[in-house]
Amino acid sequence: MGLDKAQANGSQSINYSLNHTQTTKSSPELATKFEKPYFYKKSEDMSKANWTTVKEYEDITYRKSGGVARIAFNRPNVRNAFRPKTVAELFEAFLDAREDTSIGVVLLSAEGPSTKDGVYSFCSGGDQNARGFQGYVDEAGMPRLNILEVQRLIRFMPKVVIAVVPGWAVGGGHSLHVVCDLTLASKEHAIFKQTDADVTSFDGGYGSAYLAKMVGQKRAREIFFLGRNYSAQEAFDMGMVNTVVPHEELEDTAYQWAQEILAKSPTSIKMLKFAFNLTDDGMVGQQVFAGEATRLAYMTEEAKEGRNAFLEKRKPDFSDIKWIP
Ligand SMILES: CC(C)(COP(=O)(O)OP(=O)(O)OC[C@H]1O[C@@H](n2cnc3c(N)ncnc32)[C@H](O)[C@@H]1OP(=O)(O)O)[C@@H](O)C(=O)NCCC(=O)NCCSC(=O)c1cc(O)c2ccccc2c1O
Repeated sequence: MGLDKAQANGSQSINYSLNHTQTTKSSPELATKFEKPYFYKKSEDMSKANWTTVKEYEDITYRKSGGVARIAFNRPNVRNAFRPKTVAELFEAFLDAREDTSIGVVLLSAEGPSTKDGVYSFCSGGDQNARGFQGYVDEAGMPRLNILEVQRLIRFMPKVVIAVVPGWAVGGGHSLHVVCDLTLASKEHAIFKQTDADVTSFDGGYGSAYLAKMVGQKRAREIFFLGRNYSAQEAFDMGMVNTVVPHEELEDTAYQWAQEILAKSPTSIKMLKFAFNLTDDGMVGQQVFAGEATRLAYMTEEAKEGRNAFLEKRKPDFSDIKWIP
């Protein structure tokens, strides 16, 4: 959306172009072709969600409202265990949320309770019925462990992902809440538990090593080695939950947290997320952070001059650019 249109309909727009006062040395043609700034339409202020279904899925629900995407597990009768179909649907929805420039926050939540026994769950990890000899077997018979790709999508997307935990968060479901940026938990029903060591599984990445950064080595080892149940309050006390919320208020609270985040500078939020990730993600963390720094550098006058000089087959002239200390 261009500025004129954004102003005309009253919405706020942010111009990411830097250094407007400097003049560019580029030809008018190049300026027209390349120098249109990218406008990010900020979400409208909405204190209550007004969800619109994005797409109907079998194993998840996917909705959007006011700059927030809500992706929710929808297999409550098996404690929201994920099978390969669930993971494929999650991946598609997260990808859509990542690409949608009107979305700044994603809620990973769950439908429920179970119609069998009324129990609430966030996710109980990999569906043990779908587990074959080499992984979780999809409809084509291929064994897969693709939930790790969903974890990476959550980790590296330039948006805040909030785990909204209404009940059991177990095994690979526990790992998912760990990899999310924030976790909100139901006071009455959330239970955190790691069963990996009961079912010969081991999430050796974010689910364990990153958890240890959060709760400390001794606690993380206890969680995995003993596989006990922890209440929302205990998880909060350990540092792996941001807030404990009365069950009835959980979804509204998550939406309000999302709206608070959406009122912040998108660039700051994105750079902060990648900065928090950087030290734990090694060279990939550096790559992701540096990629965004490169985007910011592309918005400067000197970047325009470098590009234009190449396209105009001349030497770049950086003489006007200050060596700012
Ligand atoms: C989650 C529970 C602790 C809940 O206990 P509760 O007593 O409340 O409920 P039930 O046990 O009676 O369950 C009700 C109903 O749901 C079915 N169910 C629950 N969980 C699963 C599941 N994960 N898979 C399939 N089905 C499930 C259960 O069978 C009941 O069905 P009925 O027909 O009898 O009504 C408890 O349910 C529990 O412990 N669940 C299993 C948790 C678990 O071990 N998950 C797998 C961990 S490993 C994992 O998730 C994982 C996946 C990956 O893809 C990885 C990839 C790469 C690395 C690591 C990975 C990884 O660790």
